[in-house]
Amino acid sequence: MTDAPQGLRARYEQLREEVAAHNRAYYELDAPTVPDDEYDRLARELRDLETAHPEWAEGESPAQTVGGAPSPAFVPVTHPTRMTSLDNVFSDHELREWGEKLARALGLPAEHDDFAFTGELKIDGLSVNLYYVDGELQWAATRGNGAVGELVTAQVLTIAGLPQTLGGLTGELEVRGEVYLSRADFAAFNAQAEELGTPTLKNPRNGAAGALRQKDPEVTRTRNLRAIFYALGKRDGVPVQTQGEVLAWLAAQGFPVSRYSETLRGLGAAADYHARMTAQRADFEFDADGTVLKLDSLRAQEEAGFTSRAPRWAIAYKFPVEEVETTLESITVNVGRTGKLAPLAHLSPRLIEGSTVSKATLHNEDFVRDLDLRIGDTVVVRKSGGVIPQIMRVILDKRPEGAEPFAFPTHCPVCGHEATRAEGDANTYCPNPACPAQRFERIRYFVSRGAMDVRGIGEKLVAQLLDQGLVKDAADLYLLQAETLAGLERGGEKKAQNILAQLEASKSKPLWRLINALGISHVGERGAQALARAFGTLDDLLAATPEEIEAVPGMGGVIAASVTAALADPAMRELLRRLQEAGVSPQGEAVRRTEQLAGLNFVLTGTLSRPREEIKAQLEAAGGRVTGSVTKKTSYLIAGEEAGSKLGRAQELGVAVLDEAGLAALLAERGVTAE
Ligand SMILES: NC(=O)c1ccc[n+]([C@@H]2O[C@H](COP(=O)([O-])OP(=O)(O)OC[C@H]3O[C@@H](n4cnc5c(N)ncnc54)[C@H](O)[C@@H]3O)[C@@H](O)[C@H]2O)c1
Ligand SMILES: [Zn+2]
Repeated sequence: MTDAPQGLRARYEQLREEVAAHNRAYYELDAPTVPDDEYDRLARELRDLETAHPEWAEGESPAQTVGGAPSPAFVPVTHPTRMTSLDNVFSDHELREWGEKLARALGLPAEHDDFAFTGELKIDGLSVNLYYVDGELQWAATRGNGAVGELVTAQVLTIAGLPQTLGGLTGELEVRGEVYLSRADFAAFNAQAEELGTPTLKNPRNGAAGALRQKDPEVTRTRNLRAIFYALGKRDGVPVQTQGEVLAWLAAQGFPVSRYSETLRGLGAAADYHARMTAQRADFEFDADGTVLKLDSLRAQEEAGFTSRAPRWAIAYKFPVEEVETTLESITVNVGRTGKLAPLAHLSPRLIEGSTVSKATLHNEDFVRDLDLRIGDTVVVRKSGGVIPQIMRVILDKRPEGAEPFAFPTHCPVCGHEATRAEGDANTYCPNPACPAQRFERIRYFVSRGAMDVRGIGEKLVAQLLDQGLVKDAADLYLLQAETLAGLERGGEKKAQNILAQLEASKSKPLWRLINALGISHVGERGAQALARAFGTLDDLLAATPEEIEAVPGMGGVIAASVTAALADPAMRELLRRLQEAGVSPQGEAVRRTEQLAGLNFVLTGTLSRPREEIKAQLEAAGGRVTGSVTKKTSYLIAGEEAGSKLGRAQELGVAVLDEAGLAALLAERGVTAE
């Protein structure tokens, strides 16, 4: 059966929206809502429709982009050559089809199968670009959206053993690789986090991204990041003709490279390599989500070229998603920050993709009912990158006799208050604002790293304080006395003083931290930062109209509505009043104005639309430095019409060049407003 063209068009529009939403959730919010393989299927369907109907694709399609928007929290850097993504295949059959396309792209008969490939592992981390001029490292940046990445030089330099100087090289060089967290370091981090009651990492890739994108490189250092390098961008004067030689050259320069790479002849050998790696995948020291097969000859690579998002000469062959059978031992129901009743499955532990799985979220009442889960059931569980393990189905043949359907609680399992479920809402809530479980989660979130970041107040202490009636919300924390804290079990004078000092320091943290700490649904670090930048002070945020909130970049309908509702809630207002009374007085963005461009060196050249002095004054008022000549230290050359020698010099040194629109975008991103 084929769809009527009309239906196909509707499907296309729907896919576009879905894929865009998944991209945002994955790249910008770090909170994917579907497993990767499902995302890959949707993205592929969208791309296929676009190939068949190029006339439908208006503007930038989410199927054609690379990654997400670079975070405004970092200095943007333009990559001298674009960083791309990879297209995927999932079977030997698809690999063959890709090989045929490749042959055609090179003007060869489709059945040509005499290519040499390199087989590599597709390490599940995040890619970085290291930029060298005359053999000296200039900067390191994340991929970002492929064109512009985030400057993370200091963070990358915490990776042990990266060469900063390469002898005997002149000109430009870009070295590319994957930054990752080893499985062992990932497990160690989570074990410690559980102990301290601090947030755990979802998977190693998430952990690597979080560590590399720490503002404070000393925090990055504690995470023990590693890297494996596999590509060059610009490569002035590097004597290489094949990908195999690239890898050998990188190794000779002292860059860590993978020990799993091989040179392969023909697609059969490539498929065999993939099969061998699949069998070994549990033994790798890092997570890998597939193999990457690359045409070996660099000349042939150039000839094959790129699509808008990926090379035609390389393909990622994904490992199959692992599914295992295990037993459902019990179901518990937890109560979250918002009062949501969250059912959790406890499973007989099984190893999936290198980590032990013993729990799976069950989302809500309907999810449990639709699966018809019963204690003792044998269930199929899968885990795929970035998503918490999921129960896919029950094996009914193996159901123990007399197993009863799970009765979803009608009352809050913690406070006993009657639970509510609104019409059309899949979730059940405990509506009792005094519910100890909610209080616990709210306070824990308030002091957590991405919020007010009060070290020393872990899960155990929060539980103790609540149990003993010493606090009931975050504002009460600020009223705690040293004697009270010292008198607690595992207390002590020194610990108490340390906690009080941390609390004191948190009073004047940046506004976005307080906004995030309030735990408003859908508002994470980034949303909080956007709100802080837009309104400057807490009072201005509280006075904002729903329209003003919706107009903040990145807010959108659902998030804005959630912010408006949360801030209008009398209990929230009361909490904020008490926080202010306790001396919490966040640093507004306006106060931080002079830091917005701190550390950035600008040079102005050419004919600009405003007097140079005026632009200079604006940059300096926001903490930037403006100098007269372009050096390696220059962050940006702002080039107007008829820019001359400075532009040439900047290009020579690989200094980022912005036109006036680029400058305006940078200033907007950093919240620098015109006087
Ligand atoms: N679940 C979701 O909602 C969701 C949403 C968006 C993206 N995703 C997932 O994110 C991924 C897409 O992201 P992507 O654009 O980073 O593509 P990708 O991860 O599939 O492939 C490109 C990346 O692979 C990496 N890589 C690792 N080893 C490599 C090697 N040896 N050679 C070359 N590159 C290597 C590089 O970082 C490169 O940027 C997919 O796995 C997709 O499923 C999931
Ligand atoms: Zn309750």
